[in-house]
Amino acid sequence: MMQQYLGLKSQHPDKLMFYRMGDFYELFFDDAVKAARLLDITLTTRGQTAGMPIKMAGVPFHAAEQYLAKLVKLGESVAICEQFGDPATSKGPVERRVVRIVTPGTLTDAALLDDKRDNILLAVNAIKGRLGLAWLSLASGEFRLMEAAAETLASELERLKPAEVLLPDDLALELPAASGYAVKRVASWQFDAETAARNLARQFQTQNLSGFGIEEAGVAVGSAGALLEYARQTQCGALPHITGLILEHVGQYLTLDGATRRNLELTETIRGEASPTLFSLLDVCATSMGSRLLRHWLHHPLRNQAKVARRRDAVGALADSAGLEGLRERLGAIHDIERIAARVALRSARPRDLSSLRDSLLALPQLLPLLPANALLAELGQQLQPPAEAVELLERAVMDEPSVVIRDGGVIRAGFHAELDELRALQTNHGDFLLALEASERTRSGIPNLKVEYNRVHGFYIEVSNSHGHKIPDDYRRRQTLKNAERYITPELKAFEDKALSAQERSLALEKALYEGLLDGLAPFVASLQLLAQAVAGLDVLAALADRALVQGWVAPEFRDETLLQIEAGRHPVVEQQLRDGSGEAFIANDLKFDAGRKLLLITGPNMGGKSTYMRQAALIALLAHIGSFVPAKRAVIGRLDRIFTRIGASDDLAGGRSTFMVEMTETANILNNAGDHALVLMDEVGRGTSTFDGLALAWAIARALIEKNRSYTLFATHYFELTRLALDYPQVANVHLDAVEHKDKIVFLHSVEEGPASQSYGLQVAQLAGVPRDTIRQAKRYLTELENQRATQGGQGDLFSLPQAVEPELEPNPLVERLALVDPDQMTPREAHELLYELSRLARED
Ligand SMILES: Nc1ncnc2c1ncn2[C@@H]1O[C@H](COP(=O)(O)OP(=O)(O)OP(=O)(O)O)[C@@H](O)[C@H]1O
Repeated sequence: MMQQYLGLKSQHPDKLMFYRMGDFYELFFDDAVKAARLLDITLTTRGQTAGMPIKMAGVPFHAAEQYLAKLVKLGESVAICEQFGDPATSKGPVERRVVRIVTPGTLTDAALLDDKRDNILLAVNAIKGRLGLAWLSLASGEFRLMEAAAETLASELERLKPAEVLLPDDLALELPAASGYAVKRVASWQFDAETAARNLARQFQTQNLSGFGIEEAGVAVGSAGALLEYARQTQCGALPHITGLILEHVGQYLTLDGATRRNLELTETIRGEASPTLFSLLDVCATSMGSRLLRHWLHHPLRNQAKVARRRDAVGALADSAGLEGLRERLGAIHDIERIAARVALRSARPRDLSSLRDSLLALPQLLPLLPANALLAELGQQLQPPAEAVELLERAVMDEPSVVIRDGGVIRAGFHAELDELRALQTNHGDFLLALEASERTRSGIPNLKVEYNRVHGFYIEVSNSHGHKIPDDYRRRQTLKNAERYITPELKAFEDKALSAQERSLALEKALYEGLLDGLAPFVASLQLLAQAVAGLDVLAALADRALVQGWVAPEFRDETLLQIEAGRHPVVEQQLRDGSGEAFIANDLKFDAGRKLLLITGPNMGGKSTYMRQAALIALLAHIGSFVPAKRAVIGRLDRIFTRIGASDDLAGGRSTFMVEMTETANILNNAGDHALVLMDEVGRGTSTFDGLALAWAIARALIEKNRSYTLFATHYFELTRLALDYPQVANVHLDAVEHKDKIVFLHSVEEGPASQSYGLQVAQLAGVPRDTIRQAKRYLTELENQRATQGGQGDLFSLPQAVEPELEPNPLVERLALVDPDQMTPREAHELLYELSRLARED
């Protein structure tokens, strides 16, 4: 057995091997040690090799999925080795084979996958500065490729969020650290473009790849070939649901770099949580297919205004239609057709997958009458026709509620196959036979309470209580002794038992064969099921966006092919929702206006005033418009836009070994090098990560570069008041500010954006609000006054470090003064005044 194990293991040295032995999957040697550590299971030993005990750890096969899920999450791959044939009858060890390999990027089991997220396997190669990317979602069959400049790798990884990345083993490529994907190296010849093209054409059953328009993308084709081969190996078989390849172009989507995706908190908060994000706000999709597509749309806003306008119009039509609620409810009855179709193709579909598929296909026609008149909806409606033959087959073949696994039977519907019906009848008609036998045996033996029964362990038997033991006929053979009774079998009953048991065995085998046949019968429909699933997902997302538009009070954006970005009364969708759920405070809506003559807005105002919120809402509104959604504003006119860049917030990249300031400057460099005049750029307090003068100097120069060279739509928030003078030098620069007012001892933020620079920064008040101790605030106030005096006398900015010693303020407040401040002499009795005098005198002595 160990020899067999070692032979199989040698073909999968880099994976953990789950080796089926009876009811367990066992792991041996180093695999056992590793699995025991990762899964927190017991490490034992079994037998010896070369005098050393063999380490072993195991998991029960019926619970294997949860352990597999844990391992793939940790980036491990597992080869699953099953036994074939019957251990009882085979000579030597029973035959075993690796039936599939589970890797983080090639999951297809419902139990291992996240419903609301595509699981992506990505292959990357780089030749002469060109990146060739190919990626596949094995659970849906979607296969895409793209070529890009080598520098974009980090942002592509952020966009695609792969679970696993394949690289040629000789490629020296720096992948960003700690990004949550497993990296696999495969032989570099597998990335050879010519071999890849041949293999891909064979997969798609085409002469060559010319129909896919990918001649130019040689590097990416190589990656696609390596990826397909790897996926095929993991499934140990064909991948019939992968029928084509789509080429993506860099220019197709609004470009968002990695930092921007993170900063805008599209699908994850900066802290890595799932909510509150734009996705968590929008995702009221009724199906998991819809949720996955929505996530995809958020990361792939389209540049093409005509295309997004089509989506927007469909959202509008749905929002105006009376049937929206009904439509969303009916969509909720549709299961994950996309993933079920893939499992049908991979022959791993379970009985409940097929009943869900049938129920979903039957529910589809009910959607059609609820679709309002609209070009895109009509197109989607056309695609919602379920393949009649597949529906008919599923209805005929699968029980209403089949059992979970085919092994247990109870899946194929009565009437589908005559022989199965007969075999089942043999098992279920026991009742009549047993009653008749019981009656005849009672008469024959004269035992009135004799019983004929069946149980799973002992089979059929005749039970006679001990008091009648002397009456049993000669042909009774003892089967089992109980306390007060004996159980017997007769030749007649034995013959019946053999027939019934073999009928059960035969019917289970037949049912399994019929199920395989059913999967064969459905295979030709996989491609049309995939198309249909895409249409359902599209419809679901549009309906969810329509719901959001209504519930949140959003408007349809207008598109113009001009240099223009105008938002009337815009809101930040996520902050608004949070205020609503939290304090109940209203969000203050604000306008934004950019055009060819007004391209950079300098935003000043107090901390906590709402600068970041205002900037982010501009980006989110632009992005929502480009996925086809309505937007949180009274009116939004969106001109030509090709990229969104953000430089927001301080974040250390400790894993990547970069300090806060280094991250800030790297992101800034990226913007200055790549932003053009149709980019939207958000710059939040650049320069604050270094010393005051360095920071100010940098901020000044960066702002000027953005005005003169990049000429992007720029929102530039700063605390360097000096920058507001840029508006005097450049007509395309405008100052706007957020304000606060001091009310009694408090500060109230107005959150409304006004033209002109801010008058005051309120930094100390905000610090006080945050709970900085009073004496520290008092000390800061004294410094501030001194600095302002210095500036007034010397001109320019004061020097914090050249303040004379004399201004060093007292560290502790004077207790005498503090006590006196609390006294109201008019309210005191002579006696209280007298007591106070004693108290003060005591305080003075203590001091
Ligand atoms: N328009 C608004 N209406 C209502 N509340 C708002 C608005 N804008 C911001 N806020 C509230 O003010 C808080 C602070 O906003 P924000 O982070 O944008 O301030 P900031 O000016 O960027 O501050 P800092 O300079 O300290 O980074 C937000 O969390 C939100 O609760």
